[in-house]
Amino acid sequence: MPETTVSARTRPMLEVRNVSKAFFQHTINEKIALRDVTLELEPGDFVTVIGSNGAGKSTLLNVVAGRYRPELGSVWIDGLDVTKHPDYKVARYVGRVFQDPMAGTSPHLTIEENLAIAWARTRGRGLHLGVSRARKAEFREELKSLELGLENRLTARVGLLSGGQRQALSLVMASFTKPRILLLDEHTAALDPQRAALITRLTREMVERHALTTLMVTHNMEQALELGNRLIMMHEGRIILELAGDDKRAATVADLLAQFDQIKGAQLSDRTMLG
Ligand SMILES: Nc1ncnc2c1ncn2[C@@H]1O[C@H](COP(=O)(O)OP(=O)(O)OP(=O)(O)O)[C@@H](O)[C@H]1O
Repeated sequence: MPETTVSARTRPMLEVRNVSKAFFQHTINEKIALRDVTLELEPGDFVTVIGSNGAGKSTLLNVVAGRYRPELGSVWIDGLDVTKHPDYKVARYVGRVFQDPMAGTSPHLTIEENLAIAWARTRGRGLHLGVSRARKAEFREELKSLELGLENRLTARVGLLSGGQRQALSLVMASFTKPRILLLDEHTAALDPQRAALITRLTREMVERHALTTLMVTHNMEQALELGNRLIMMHEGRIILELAGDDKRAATVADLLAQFDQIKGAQLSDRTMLG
């Protein structure tokens, strides 16, 4: 390939190339979770992922995070082939927020200790709970942006926070270190509507503030349309629809349901599960 062609193209931040992943392979219980999935995220892309139950959405995130190794295909983060890296190594490049607000934080440690762990993780450093004055100021600044008053509670144990506050802290922990990829795994699904709206707003602000490349799984189609610049729909291990730019901006939930029906000739039960 000529030199100019290579340099003219920006390097994707995330490349999932022809990935297939099965569970209980070659047994009677074999489940194919991903079938030849290819997806590229340019730096700053924010892709929302929707799909029916068992479509492969969480598996896709787990493959990117290095938790599952695909049988076929490869995963590249910022030009680095991480397909065979264990998850603790991939964690250096990836921030992740889970559905369970209790999953991303340590309840017995303080807010600043939790933030210190997140900071050390992305730098491949050992665990140091000691926090320098400069770092403390950085933590305070980050927490201030949440407008939840957590910046005044740096030495409070995280177990004392509400579910919404803990999820907001998880979001800060996953974002402020500016990971190459931010993975959001139904991170508002376990919250009541008011707290879910707060975390949705904070997600948008945090992603913009740190210019993060983001992949977000959600069951909430309105949220999938509201956030991000691209949307993909999965079904039975495949990406069956992709929307971007004006098409995504103009789309409604009814459009998504109609497209799902049209593409898959789906049964009513599938259609219900998509919501
Ligand atoms: N650890 C696992 N062991 C066995 N099968 C699994 C495992 N994880 C996922 N699967 C199977 O792989 C398929 C895809 O699952 P996945 O959790 O990725 O779907 P999903 O789109 O995230 O679904 P949901 O919306 O219900 O969370 C399903 O058939 C599921 O049962």
